[in-house]
Amino acid sequence: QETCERTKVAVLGAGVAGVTAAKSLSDNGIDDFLLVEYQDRIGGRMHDVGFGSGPDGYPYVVEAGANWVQGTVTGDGPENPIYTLAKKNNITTLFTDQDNTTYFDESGPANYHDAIQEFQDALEKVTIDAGSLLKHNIQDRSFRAALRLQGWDPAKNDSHRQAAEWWLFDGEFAYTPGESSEIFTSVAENATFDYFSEENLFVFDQRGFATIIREEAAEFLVESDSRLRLSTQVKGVDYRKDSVTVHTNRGCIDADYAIMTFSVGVLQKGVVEFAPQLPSWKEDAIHSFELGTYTKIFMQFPQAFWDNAQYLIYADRETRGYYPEFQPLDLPGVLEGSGLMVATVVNDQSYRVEAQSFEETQAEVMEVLRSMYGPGIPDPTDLWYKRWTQTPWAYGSYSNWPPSTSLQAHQNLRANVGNLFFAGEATSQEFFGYLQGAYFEGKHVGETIADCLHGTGNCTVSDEQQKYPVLTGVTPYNLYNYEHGWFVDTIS
Ligand SMILES: Cc1cc2nc3c(=O)[nH]c(=O)nc-3n(C[C@H](O)[C@H](O)[C@H](O)COP(=O)(O)OP(=O)(O)OC[C@H]3O[C@@H](n4cnc5c(N)ncnc54)[C@H](O)[C@@H]3O)c2cc1C
Repeated sequence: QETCERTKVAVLGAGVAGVTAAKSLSDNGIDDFLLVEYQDRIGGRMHDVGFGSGPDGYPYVVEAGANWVQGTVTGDGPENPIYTLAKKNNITTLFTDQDNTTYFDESGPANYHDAIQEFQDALEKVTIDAGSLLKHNIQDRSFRAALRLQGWDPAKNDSHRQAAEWWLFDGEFAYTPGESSEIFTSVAENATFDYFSEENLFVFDQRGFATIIREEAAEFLVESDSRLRLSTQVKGVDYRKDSVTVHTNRGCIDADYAIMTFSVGVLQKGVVEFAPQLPSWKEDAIHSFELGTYTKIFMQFPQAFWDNAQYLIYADRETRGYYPEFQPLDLPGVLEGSGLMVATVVNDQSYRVEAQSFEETQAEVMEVLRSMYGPGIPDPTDLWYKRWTQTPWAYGSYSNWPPSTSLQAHQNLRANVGNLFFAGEATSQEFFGYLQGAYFEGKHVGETIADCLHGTGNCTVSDEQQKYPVLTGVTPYNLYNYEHGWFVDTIS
């Protein structure tokens, strides 16, 4: 019989949710915890990396993972906690201006601004319709169906409209409208961009965006803190009513509670063996939500050859989503003189691109860029991207709700099993996919467990999170409440 190390709370994963959970334990007087992390760093899907070479010979720091503060604050209104942390750490950002865009197709510069406007109008109408479905307890449907109902139904070969749709939808949610929920995509959009603000801030800080979470960790961890267990892989979790045992490649941990923050992709791949097997309502929930992929292809060119625009959007005649978005980083006031540019693909194109070599991808990207800027532009001196679909600690980028799901189905993703709790961007009802989702969920679960540890009485029973072993398809409007993880009033 193996002797396990003892702690009160095992926090599994040191991304935004895990670090925030541990910090809220610490803030609430619980210092006996272990923070267990697969990688040799904290931050998770906040992932700054060195790329290319700068004037002093050192690489630039670029963001392979989260890159924007999405939603800031309006007036004296509620402030996005990620924005609060970005301000606290003086993170360098560029105000994203989607109007500062140049449009292209296979024959060079093109004008499809009308298509963009048309799609924006349709989006607005869908959001209103979604609110009405939710309030009247009506079955969810696909975002595609909702768009058609509002008169947006571009032909497959209408590459301009397809590009407009890709840019404003797939480029944000990493799935097509057909693969996304009308109600909950609208909720995510509303929560982040109406409740906080429409502002997006693009981070290009040379300390890396994850500075914000490293600094959060530094507030409760001392240097070389023995409670932080980097390079430690969780292989199994045994859960019970009153305790949890975590099995890692470096031994086991007995804890009163554990907080699981791994991505939905990691949970779906069966990397962690649960004992007993997870109940079917939990298994169903894990497999019912999707993890989208957003792939950023970083390139360094000998010099900038592009328009001084924040975005260059390309409409491919044949394939929707084929290298549709380019973001120059070498712009006045940004990484000037760097020659850096990012191309983005998502979803099916991510799987395709991530499965091929950098050389193959470079040949494809350059063919597109030459159709935009002519044959004379140079090849990049460097090209790199992170293969999110193949990354064993993530298996994708951020989560998405498929059509015809319900708040109850999602509540099952959040709900605890015995003393094993779940938190992360995907468990957030309103801010799933975003950093603030991971933050809110981590903070909430840390506070809940601190309460349990301080409390008298049988906390695991009295504080058990709601779950729905039987799903009826629609969640009554009155259940959109705090107990169901509906923290802020985002339905107007
Ligand atoms: C390419 C990309 C672009 C994005 N863009 C944005 C953006 O612009 N704005 C925004 O708000 N959000 C963005 N996101 C989403 C945002 O990054 C996530 O929502 C957030 O970082 C998730 O935090 P988390 O703590 O829930 O999960 P994670 O960051 O995944 O944390 C989980 C941790 O668990 C660890 N782990 C996994 N498996 C194991 C194991 N077996 N054993 C031990 N540890 C394990 C992981 O290494 C990781 O550190 C983006 C994400 C990606 C990938």
